[in-house]
Amino acid sequence: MFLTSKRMFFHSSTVSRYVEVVRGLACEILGVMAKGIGVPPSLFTTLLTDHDSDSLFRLNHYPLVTDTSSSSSFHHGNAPIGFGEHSDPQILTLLTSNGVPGLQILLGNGVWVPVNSDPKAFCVIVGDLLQVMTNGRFKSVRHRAMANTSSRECRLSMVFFGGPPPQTIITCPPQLLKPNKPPLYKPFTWAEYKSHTYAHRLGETRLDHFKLP
Ligand SMILES: O=C(O)CCC(=O)C(=O)O
Ligand SMILES: [Fe+2]
Repeated sequence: MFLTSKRMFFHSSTVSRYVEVVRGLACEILGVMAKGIGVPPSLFTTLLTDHDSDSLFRLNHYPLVTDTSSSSSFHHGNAPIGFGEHSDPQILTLLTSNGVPGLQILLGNGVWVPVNSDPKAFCVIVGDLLQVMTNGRFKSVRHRAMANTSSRECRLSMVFFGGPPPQTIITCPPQLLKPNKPPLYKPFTWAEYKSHTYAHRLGETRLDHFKLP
C-alpha cells in the first residue's frame, strides 16, 4: 500500500492487514537488533506480538503551507514546523511517507538532518522504551517534521509505533548489565510511562524522569 495524496481512501481491512505486515517487519528488525547485542530476540518481539500489545498506527497529513509568516505557525529559524521535536515513547517506530520531504532527525552534535523521503522505504526509529531495555545501547532519536512549504502536493506519513502491553515492566535484562555498566533507569510499566508522557509537553526529554542517579 503506497500513499498518494490524490487517493486518500483507506479501507479498514487494508489498514489492519498493513499494520500486521508492518508489525512483522518491526519484529524482524527487533530480532536482528537483539541478536546484535546478544539477547534473545523474543525479549522484544513478544511485546509486539502479544495480544495486548499497545501498538499504534498514525496517519499524519501536512497540507501545503503557503503563509510562512512567523505569526501563523511554529518556527525554527525561517522554517515553519509541522510536527514538533520529540522522541517516540514506544519500542520501535516504522515510518513511511508519500515521498514529500519533511522528516528530520537530530544528531548528537545538535545538527538537524533531513531524512530521505523515498516512498518505498521505511524509516526505522528507536523509541524510548528500547533505549531503557538496552540500557542506552540503542538511543531513541529526536526527530521532527517540517511544514510542507515547497511541494505542490500535501505530505502524508504513515507511522507504526510498536508498543508493549500496558502492564509490561520496562527494565534492562541482566545480560546487558555489568559492574561497570549499572542500570541507567529505574523500572516502570508502559502504562506509567504513557501517563507521564501525556502529562508533559511533546518536546520534553521524558526519560530523564526515570533516570537513576
Ligand atoms: O510525519 C513525520 O515524518 C513524523 C511524524 C512523527 O514523528 C510521529 O508521528 O511521531
Ligand atoms: Fe515521532
